[in-house]
Amino acid sequence: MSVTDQAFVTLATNDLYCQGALVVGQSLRNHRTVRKLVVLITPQVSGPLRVILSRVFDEMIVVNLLDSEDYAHLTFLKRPELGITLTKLHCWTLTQYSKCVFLDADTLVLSNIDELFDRGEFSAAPDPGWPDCFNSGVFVFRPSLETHSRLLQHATEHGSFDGADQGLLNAFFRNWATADIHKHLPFIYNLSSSTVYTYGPAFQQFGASAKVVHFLGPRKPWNYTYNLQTGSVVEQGSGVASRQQEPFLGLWWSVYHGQVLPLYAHGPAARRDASPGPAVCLGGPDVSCGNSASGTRELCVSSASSMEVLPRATPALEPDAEVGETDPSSEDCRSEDMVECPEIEASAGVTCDPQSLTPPLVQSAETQSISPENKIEVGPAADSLEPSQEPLAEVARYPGLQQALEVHPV
Ligand SMILES: O=c1ccn([C@@H]2O[C@H](COP(=O)(O)OP(=O)(O)O[C@H]3O[C@H](CO)[C@@H](O)[C@H](O)[C@H]3O)[C@@H](O)[C@H]2O)c(=O)[nH]1
Ligand SMILES: [Mn+2]
Repeated sequence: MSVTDQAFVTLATNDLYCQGALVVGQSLRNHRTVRKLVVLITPQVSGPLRVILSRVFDEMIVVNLLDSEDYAHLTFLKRPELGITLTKLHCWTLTQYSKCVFLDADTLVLSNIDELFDRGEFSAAPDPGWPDCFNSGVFVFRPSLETHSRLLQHATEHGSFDGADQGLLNAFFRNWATADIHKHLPFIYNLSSSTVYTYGPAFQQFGASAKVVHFLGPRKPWNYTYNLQTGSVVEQGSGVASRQQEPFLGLWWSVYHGQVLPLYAHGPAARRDASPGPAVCLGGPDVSCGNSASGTRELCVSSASSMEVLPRATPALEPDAEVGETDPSSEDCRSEDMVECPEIEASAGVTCDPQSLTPPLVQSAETQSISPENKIEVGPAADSLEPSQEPLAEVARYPGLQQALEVHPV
């Protein structure tokens, strides 16, 4: 029984964060949410990624801070560093929903969390760095244009003590820490993957009940390389991922590899006649190629699965160059087994060359401002997916979690 007036919401301002958003959406579907899935994107997100997002999310809404008619833009023109912050605040404009749960694009849902909709605004979990502040990677809110404009006004008048949304939201909802314990979400709804280091015994005691893991901080799951054979995750440039983080990274990658990458292999984003875009390749030595030196984005996956083999516009890099560098620790890793995220420029506001990425089919998905009319309905994406199920047994069982629990803190 679906609940149509409540939604999970995430945000991606560029193609790289879209990889995370896709995993967030897919992980919610894996655990049979009955709420709608919404992704906020900015104009920098390329056409092909919009097509892929539309296969997971019910609604994709383009928010554009650069629209001259956007009052946020007019107010904040001189505060460019708050751009991404403001983008997150736009979730309050989703007034077609009575209640929403925001999830950062660097989170991974480990079980059904629809019970979060029983909470009121503003509910969030403590930040591991300063527990009297909440972390703004997971929060329950009630869309309201009035709240939205009050938030923007607060930002204009007071700025943000950390220069980003978390500082602003903590200042705005400043009685969160004391007013109502029901608005303190348990930490298991926003488990920082790095917390494993800082309080190992607590993780050992409670880690198995984690419901949402959050890869907060500068290193995101898509910065790692995944070994298909061993299921291990390798940090680019510096060997294996920490043992404590690895199970969660492995879960992220199992969703990404098993369910998100196949979405690239079907439909318009991967049409044979499309202009060069993300291509999913299969097997052979052309692995770990996603290097964008040529200007062409390619997503090359070596896998035993039956993905469509697509022609590539430019030759892939020789595999040994990258694999050798990124995996100094495991000599027995064969390059064919390594998978990386597509190489996409990560900087906010600067993403892929739309000319090379956007196939004609999706060029009509033009950028728009934030008013409700600008919503792009992309349904029935969800309905066209396979019926929700637990497709990855290992995700359901948390295979690595046990291993993590056996690891003692350093
Ligand atoms: O270039 C970017 C950067 C961020 N985001 C979105 O904004 C979120 C927050 O950024 P993130 O890199 O996840 O920040 P964290 O490492 O999680 O850092 C903390 O600090 C941020 C700034 O206050 C908060 O937004 C986070 O919730 C908080 O966990 C992401 O998940 C995305 O949804 C983008 O779409 N593009
Ligand atoms: Mn985050």
